[in-house]
Amino acid sequence: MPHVSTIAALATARGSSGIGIVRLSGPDSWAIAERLTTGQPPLVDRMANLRRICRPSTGEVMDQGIVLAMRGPHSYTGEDTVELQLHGSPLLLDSVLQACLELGAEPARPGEFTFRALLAGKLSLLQAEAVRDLVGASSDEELSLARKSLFTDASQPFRAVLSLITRSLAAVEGPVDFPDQFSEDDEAGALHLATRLAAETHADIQKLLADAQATTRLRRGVTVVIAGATNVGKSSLMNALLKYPRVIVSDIPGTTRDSVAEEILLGRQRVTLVDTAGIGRPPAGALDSLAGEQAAQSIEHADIVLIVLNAETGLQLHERDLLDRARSLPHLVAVNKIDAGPVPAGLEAEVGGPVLGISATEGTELDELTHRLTEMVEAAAGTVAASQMVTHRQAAELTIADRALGEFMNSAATVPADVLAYLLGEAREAMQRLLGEHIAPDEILATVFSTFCIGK
Ligand SMILES: Nc1nc2c(c(=O)[nH]1)N(C=O)[C@@H](CNc1ccc(C(=O)N[C@@H](CCC(=O)O)C(=O)O)cc1)CN2
Ligand SMILES: Nc1nc2c(ncn2[C@@H]2O[C@H](COP(=O)(O)OP(=O)(O)OP(=O)(O)O)[C@@H](O)[C@H]2O)c(=O)[nH]1
Ligand SMILES: [Mg+2]
Repeated sequence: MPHVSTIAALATARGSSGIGIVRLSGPDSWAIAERLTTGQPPLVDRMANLRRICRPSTGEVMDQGIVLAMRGPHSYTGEDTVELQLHGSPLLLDSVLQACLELGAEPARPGEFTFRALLAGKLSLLQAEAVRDLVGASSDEELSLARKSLFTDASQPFRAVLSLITRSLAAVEGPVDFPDQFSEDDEAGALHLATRLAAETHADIQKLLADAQATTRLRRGVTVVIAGATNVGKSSLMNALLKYPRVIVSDIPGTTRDSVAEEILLGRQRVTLVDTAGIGRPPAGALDSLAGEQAAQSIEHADIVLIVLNAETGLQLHERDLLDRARSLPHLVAVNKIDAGPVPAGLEAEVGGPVLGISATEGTELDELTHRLTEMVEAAAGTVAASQMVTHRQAAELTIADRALGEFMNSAATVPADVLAYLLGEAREAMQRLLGEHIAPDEILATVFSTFCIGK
C-alpha cells in the first residue's frame, strides 16, 4: 500500500465571512485534529463537536469552533476527514491551516479532495467535472446543467456510445480471432453490422458535440460590444451599466486604447460587456489606426453590438462604416449626451432604424436601454439549449472517437479487418478516457483537476 498523505486546505473562499472552514483529509486528519484540541473530550464521529482550537506549540487558543470529523470510508473523500468550522477571518484561518501543516498535513492541490473522492469510487470522472462546473457556474442555466450531471447519471449517453463501439469492434474482431468459425458470408454480415453500428454511433456523437457547443456558449455567455466613434461616451456608458467606474473616462478623444471586458448579469443571463477604443479619430496616427482596427475586430466577436452615437454631432462619416459592419448582427443604436442637446431630427432615417436617446452621465433612459439589451441577450442565448453538459475535455475525446469511426466507415470495404479493428479500438480508447476508465491517476490529475480551485 503506497503512503497516502494527509491534505489540508481552506474549503471556503478567502476573505472575511461569517464562518470559514479548514478541511483535512487522509489517515492523519483525526490525529491532527486531536492535537489541535488537546485536553478536551475526544472527537465523536459525524457529530458537531464544539472545541477550542489551540496552537500545539504554545497552547494558545486560536479560536473556538465546531469540529466535524468523519471516519472513512463514510466521508466525501472516502478517507478520514475533519472540518474545522471557524470564525471567517482570513488571518485566523491561515494560522489554523499553518498549524495543520506543521502537524504533518500537506497543502492540498487544486481539486484534490474531489480527486480522492474519485479514487475512492465516491464519484465518477464526469461527476467530478460537474462538481467543478457547479462551483464555477455563473448563470442559472449553467448551474442546472452542472447539477443534472452531478446528481443524475450523466455518463449514460457516453456509455451508450462506448457500448455501440464495443459491439462494432466485437463484430469486426470475431472473424479475425476465430477465422475457422466464420464463413465468408458470416464475415460480410459481421462487417455490415459493424458499419451500421458505427453509423449509429456517429449520429449519437454528433448530438453530444452539439451539446458541447451549447455548453461552451453558455459558459462564455453572450458578448455585447460597445462600439462607436471616439469621445461619444462609450466608456461612460460601460461604467453606468456596470454601476461602478471601471474604465477611464475623459474629454480627450482616444482615451480608451485597449478593449476592456467585464461581466454583468442581464436578466438571468451572464453577459460579457466590452468597451472598445473609439474609431475614426480624424488626425490618425499609427496608434489610432491600430485602435480602430481593434474596434472592428471586437465587433467580429460580438453577439450583439451596442453602437453609441453623439447627439451633439449627429451621424459622422466613419460611423456609417461601423453601422454597415454591425448590420449583419443584432444591434442597438444609442444616441448619447441628450442632456446636452436633443437627438438630431432625421437621425433615425440616416441610421436606417430606431435609435434610443440616452445620457450616460445623467442616467437618462438607461433603464430602457438595459431592458432592450436584456431582451436581445435573452434572444441570443435562447437559440442554444444544451440537453446535457459536455465539457471541452469530453468534446475533445468525442472528436477523436468520431474521426476514428469516420475512417472506419470510409475504409470498411477496402481495408483488412485487423486495421479496421485498430480504428475501432482507437475510438473505444477515446471513450474510455472520456469516462475516466483505464487512465492513470496522474493523467486525470493533469487534465481534469488542474482546473479546480484549491479546497474543493
Ligand atoms: N460541511 C460540508 N458541507 C458540504 C460538503 C462537505 O464536504 N462538508 N460537501 C462536499 O463537497 C458537499 C456535500 N457532499 C457530501 C457528499 C458525501 C458526504 C459523505 O459523508 N458521504 C458518506 C456518508 C453518506 C451518508 O452518511 O449518507 C459516504 O459517501 O459514505 C459528505 C458530503 C456540500 N456540502
Ligand atoms: N454631457 C454629457 N457628457 C458625456 C456623457 N457621456 C459622456 N460624456 C463625456 O464625454 C467625454 C468622453 O467620454 P468617454 O466615456 O471617455 O468617451 P469614449 O467614447 O469612451 O471615448 P474614447 O475612449 O476616447 O473613444 C467625457 O468628458 C464624458 O464626461 C453624457 O451623457 N452627457
Ligand atoms: Mg473610452
